[in-house]
Amino acid sequence: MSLVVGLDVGTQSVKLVAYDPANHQVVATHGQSLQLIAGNDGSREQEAHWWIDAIRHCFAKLSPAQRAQIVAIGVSGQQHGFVPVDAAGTVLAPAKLWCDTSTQRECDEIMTAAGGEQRCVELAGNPILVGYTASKLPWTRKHRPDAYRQLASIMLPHDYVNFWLTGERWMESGDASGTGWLDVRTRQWSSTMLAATDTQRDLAACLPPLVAADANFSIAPPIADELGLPRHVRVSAGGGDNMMAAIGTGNVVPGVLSMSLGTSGTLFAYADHPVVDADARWAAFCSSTGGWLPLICTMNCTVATENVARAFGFSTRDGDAIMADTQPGADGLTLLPFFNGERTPNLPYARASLHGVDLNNLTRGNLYRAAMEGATYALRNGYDAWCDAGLPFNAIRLTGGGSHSQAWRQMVADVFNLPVEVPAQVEGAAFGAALQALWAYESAHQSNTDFAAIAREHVLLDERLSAQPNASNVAAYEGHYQQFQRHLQNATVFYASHSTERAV
Ligand SMILES: Nc1ncnc2c1ncn2[C@@H]1O[C@H](COP(=O)(O)OP(=O)(O)O)[C@@H](O)[C@H]1O
Ligand SMILES: O=C(CO)[C@@H](O)[C@H](O)COP(=O)(O)O
Repeated sequence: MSLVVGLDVGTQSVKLVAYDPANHQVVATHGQSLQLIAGNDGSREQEAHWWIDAIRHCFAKLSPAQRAQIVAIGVSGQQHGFVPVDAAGTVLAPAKLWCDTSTQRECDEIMTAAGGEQRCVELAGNPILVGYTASKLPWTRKHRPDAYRQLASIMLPHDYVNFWLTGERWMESGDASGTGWLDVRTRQWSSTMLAATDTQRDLAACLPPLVAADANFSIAPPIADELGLPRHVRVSAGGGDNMMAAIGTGNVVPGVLSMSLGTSGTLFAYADHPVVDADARWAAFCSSTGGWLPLICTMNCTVATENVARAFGFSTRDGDAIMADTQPGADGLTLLPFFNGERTPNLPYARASLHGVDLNNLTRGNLYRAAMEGATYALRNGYDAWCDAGLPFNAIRLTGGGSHSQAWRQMVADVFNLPVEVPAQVEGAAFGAALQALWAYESAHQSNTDFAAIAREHVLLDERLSAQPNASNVAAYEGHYQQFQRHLQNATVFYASHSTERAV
């Protein structure tokens, strides 16, 4: 038996999935939680070595016999993180993450230097939004001058893990498109965007070479020995966690819509051509399978449910029971869940706000429901832009931690008025990474390996977890969603007048 392994370096944990493709069986899943360094300025950082330590722990939980059967590894990672590395391969500072909102000033500076937001979209397909990698570079120049001076390579989280595994530096287009520097139409760096980010040095020299999606590399012998793996293990190109979750949910052909309910909330759909919006209402990313992956990302998804659960001292795993007696609309409560600013809608300086409190509705069940509804409405708000642009879908494939909740699965079906399907492998990003590893491994051993065929064969749905829209809930949510939209419009006006400093 041969095993392929998918690793997902998420925001809250590292997950490992060991998959036996011949028998269509996941033989092991292990996880190790991660800490977060959070600052009042909106900064969100992690130490890169925490990811490596967590990966070591995950491999150690596999039996020696399982480790001996591994033939390929694929790495998925939270997107956009900035890992500054020196010429010797040493990490120079904590990684600023996708959810770090402390760099809006630097986003504005880059866009001004490039000729404005519209010009950025023309050059690269995307504006420079807070959270994307680009603004973290000038922030580092200002706030961590020593790290900036010694900087030799810019890596994304999954690139750094690949570098540790193989000793080689590379990037692939899926995650690279989340830097803000890649022209997603041509899959080449935009020299204008790079120059607008830094006039003092040639950033292109700091970016590892771009490789094709089916590239694969040898594991470094000392790392294979340390982890107890065969020295012939191959490491695939890897990708951003949403790109990998696209694979893990079978989203490798046009027409499928996936949603991930993790720390972030995301919606994405494979396309065989670049899907750029002139008004930048969505992220125009590449996929990690050679195509494109238009994506909507909210920064506050399980951030919202976690925050409320923590305040009331329960676990989100018990959330369904706690909200069991509540109704769609949370008895009039509406939560705008922008706890640390937001990217979609673009409100980097926002904070969360609660509306509609009366003398009776302020219960933990209603508040938890309002958090889940607010997180879901924020995604629906992004989805509406796709519908306006004529990109309709007829089902949603759900993944990420929130998909464990039956209440949330039903809420998604009702708020979007679409059937919800859940893949049997709920760790969509880690499983997708394992399938990419399988693809790369098979490509190296036989010709004409068809990725769509791999997804068709290995991505199975768990019918027991499906949810169908319920007509009366759909109507109730529609009215409440319109209420959410009105509060959102007011928040947009409010934060537009507080655009240069954090509103309190
Ligand atoms: N049964 C559940 N109900 C609601 N939320 C859940 C449940 N199980 C897990 N979660 C949420 O899933 C989140 C983790 O999701 P995950 O996709 O692993 O995140 P990330 O990839 O961002 O680290 C946690 O915030 C947790 O609250
Ligand atoms: O910024 C984005 C996508 O553009 C996020 O989706 C990150 O990729 C983090 O993902 P999770 O840790 O929530 O899975």
